[in-house]
Amino acid sequence: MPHIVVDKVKDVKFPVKVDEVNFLFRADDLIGVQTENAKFLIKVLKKDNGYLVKYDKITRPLISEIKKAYKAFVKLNEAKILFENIEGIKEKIPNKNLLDITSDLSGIDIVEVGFGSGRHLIHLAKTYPDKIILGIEIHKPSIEQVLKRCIHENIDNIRIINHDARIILSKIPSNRLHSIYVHFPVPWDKKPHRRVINEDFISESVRVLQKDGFLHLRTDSDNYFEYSFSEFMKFPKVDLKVKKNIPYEVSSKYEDRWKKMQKDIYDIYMINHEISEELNENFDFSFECRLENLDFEPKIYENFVIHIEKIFKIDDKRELIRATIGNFNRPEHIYILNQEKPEYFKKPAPIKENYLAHMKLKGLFNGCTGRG
Ligand SMILES: C[S@@+](CC[C@H](N)C(=O)[O-])C[C@H]1O[C@@H](n2cnc3c(N)ncnc32)[C@H](O)[C@@H]1O
Repeated sequence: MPHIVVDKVKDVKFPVKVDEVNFLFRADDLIGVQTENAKFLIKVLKKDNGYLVKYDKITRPLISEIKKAYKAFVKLNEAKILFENIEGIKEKIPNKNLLDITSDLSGIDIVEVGFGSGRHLIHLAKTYPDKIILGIEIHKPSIEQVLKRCIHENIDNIRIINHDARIILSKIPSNRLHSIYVHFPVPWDKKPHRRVINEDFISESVRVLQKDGFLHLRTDSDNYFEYSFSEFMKFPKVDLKVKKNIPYEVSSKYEDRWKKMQKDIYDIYMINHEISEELNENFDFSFECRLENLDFEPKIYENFVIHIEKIFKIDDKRELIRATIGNFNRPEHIYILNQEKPEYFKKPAPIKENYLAHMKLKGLFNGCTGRG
């Protein structure tokens, strides 16, 4: 984990701005940071030999933003770096192609889920220069590598989101996509609930694909092939094509590895013939009143969960709440800045289960009740 150790931390008054970095507040050992491209938390921990400064995993932005924050933190505290395990704090990674969960996804034509080294994503961008390709990936180093390639190779029709693909699809308008690619997904044989392909994902894929658009799954796992095939078969009106050991236009790093091991490779094409209803969901994630009487008991409802995990004090009027909310199988970690009019420091994705959890949260801990 990239971190630094500094010799001293001064008693500063927040908020304070250093270069392009805003330090918003301090909540116990967490500091709220805002840069031009990201809002996140860093942690400052007292150690024998100084202060360890590291990033918070839940709100972690790209390494370039963390580096900016570390650099500004050092300057703010007029500190000396005793140790660092990141090279050149000055390095800048261009990220104009990087979107986030709140971005408008109505212009996307093609989606690739879990692009890894990005060979196929870049192949798509070059094959379809007039289409906008969205790569969705949870592994940050892969993202940084592909963003760099986009710059070096002058590719401007790739967009990237660092998030769980199962959540992002539900943000894409209906009947929009030409195709969706899921190549060599992690089989998760011991944790099947983590698989990308599942009933919800297929249902969302059918909704976002144009009529005659397709989803292409390519896998080396017999298990994953059989499991996915049976999931696709649950849908009454999809057209499925299956192929085995047919060479593909481009071979990914994983595919090269499996071919050397002489593994079988399976393709499933799911072709959509339906026209789906348009999405009509305008979720409002605002709060009207401070949240009061919070408790740490996990609450499980039919479609979602709410678990307040920890509360960090900022000052007499404000606190930072860390919680997990949303879909039972893929809940999201969020932070809420609890104050007179609370706001999310890390917003949940705008999907139904998160919205239901948000509304329930407001109802359960409504600080306005009883104020007349
Ligand atoms: C086995 S690798 C395959 C990478 C690439 N498609 C290839 O063929 O070389 C699976 C990739 O999917 C990503 N991944 C796993 N679960 C994901 C999810 N829920 N959403 C987005 N990406 C995911 C992983 O980080 C990893 O890069």
